[in-house]
Amino acid sequence: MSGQTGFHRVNQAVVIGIGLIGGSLAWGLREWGGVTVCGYDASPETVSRAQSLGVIDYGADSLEAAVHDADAIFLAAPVGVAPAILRELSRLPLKEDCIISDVGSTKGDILRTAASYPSLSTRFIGGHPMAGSHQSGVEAARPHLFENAYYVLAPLPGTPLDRVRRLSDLLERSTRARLVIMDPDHHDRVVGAISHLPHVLAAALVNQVYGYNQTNEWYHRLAAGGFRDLTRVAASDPVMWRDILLSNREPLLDLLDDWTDGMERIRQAILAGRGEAIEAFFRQAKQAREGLPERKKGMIQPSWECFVDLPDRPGGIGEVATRLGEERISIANIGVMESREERPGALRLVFTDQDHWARAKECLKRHGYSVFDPDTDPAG
Ligand SMILES: NC(=O)c1ccc[n+]([C@@H]2O[C@H](COP(=O)([O-])OP(=O)(O)OC[C@H]3O[C@@H](n4cnc5c(N)ncnc54)[C@H](O)[C@@H]3O)[C@@H](O)[C@H]2O)c1
Ligand SMILES: O=C(O)C(=O)C[C@]1(C(=O)O)C=C[C@@H](O)C=C1
Repeated sequence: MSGQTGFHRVNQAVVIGIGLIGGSLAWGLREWGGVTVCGYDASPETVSRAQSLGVIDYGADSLEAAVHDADAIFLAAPVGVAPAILRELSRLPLKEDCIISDVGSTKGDILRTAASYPSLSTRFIGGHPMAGSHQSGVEAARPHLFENAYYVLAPLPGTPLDRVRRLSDLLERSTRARLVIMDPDHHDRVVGAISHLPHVLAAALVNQVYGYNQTNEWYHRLAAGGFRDLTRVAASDPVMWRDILLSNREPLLDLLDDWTDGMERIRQAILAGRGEAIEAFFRQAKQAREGLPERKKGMIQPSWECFVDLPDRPGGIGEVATRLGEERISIANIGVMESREERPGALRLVFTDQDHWARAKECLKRHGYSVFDPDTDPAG
């Protein structure tokens, strides 16, 4: 996407909660985003440490002082405290164009909370960088933590397009991540399966083995590469994961039911000595694991793009994102084709692969949008 326009430039950002993720984001905003970053944290020692590490430009000792001059505010405290911070923000005077975003691992809850405050509902755009670590705290922060990772943005349906673009531009430059727009509930189901459920399973496995080890220490002594690889994330922060599970309750309950069913199927196969079923179980997993997309730095992705004619009005981008989200189609990038005067308000949508691109075009046409495909329309 293009750079920021002069009038709405983000000069001043605030990061609330300067731990692993907030610290990494703050550092990138300073280093690559050209933004002055103020840090606020519940722990004053963390603010001092962040300043001495060069993660933030300066610290604030109250939320009100921190956000007063901000063009962008990022919530990076645990998911469980984010609603209370939003409530405080809803009562504070903010700059007219100030954007608020977050980095929380769940999106449905926080967007519903933001939507309930009229003063926040058109400024809040949910965010979630899909990179992290089992470590916590500002000492573990790195400016390049999110490089080449996906970074999900989840706007509310009424969010003005200009605000989403401004945030997306800033984050793309500051994190070098790959920005995607996604429906919040879709995000929570997908991330529940690939992040939240695996954290539960890793912790359960470690706890199970810990129980055996209480009476026989050979369990821990013999724990080798497989056990360690599989359970690295069990060393993650318990408070953060408590909050995530409570915030993504419904999808996780469904996922745990599916997990229990899957375990029962493999249990039955072992019980009945059905070798071919056990082999098929591992064969499918091997193929799927080897087929996971690679995450190489600097990898050039093919561009699957199309354009949608759209009046530039509040809510337009949210409607498109919602239509696509309803059909589980993710947008990899979004922008406005300002130079194509014959098509005012055309949205440029980029998808990660051919399947999402083809389904998106079909979905948008079905909902009455005029879709233009540069590969098949020579006028472009
Ligand atoms: N750790 C990961 O891998 C990862 C990845 C992506 C997103 N996230 C999300 O990022 C957020 C932060 O996670 P983290 O790993 O950086 O945690 P962290 O523990 O490293 O940092 C959290 C920081 O928030 C501060 N804090 C707590 N309550 C606060 C409050 N009321 N006001 C201000 N500051 C407060 C803490 O003092 C701490 O410095 C969470 O919402 C998490 O879901 C984490
Ligand atoms: O790498 C890790 O340790 C992580 O747990 C990172 C991880 C993940 O599950 O992949 C954890 C939580 C997030 O919200 C996003 C990323």
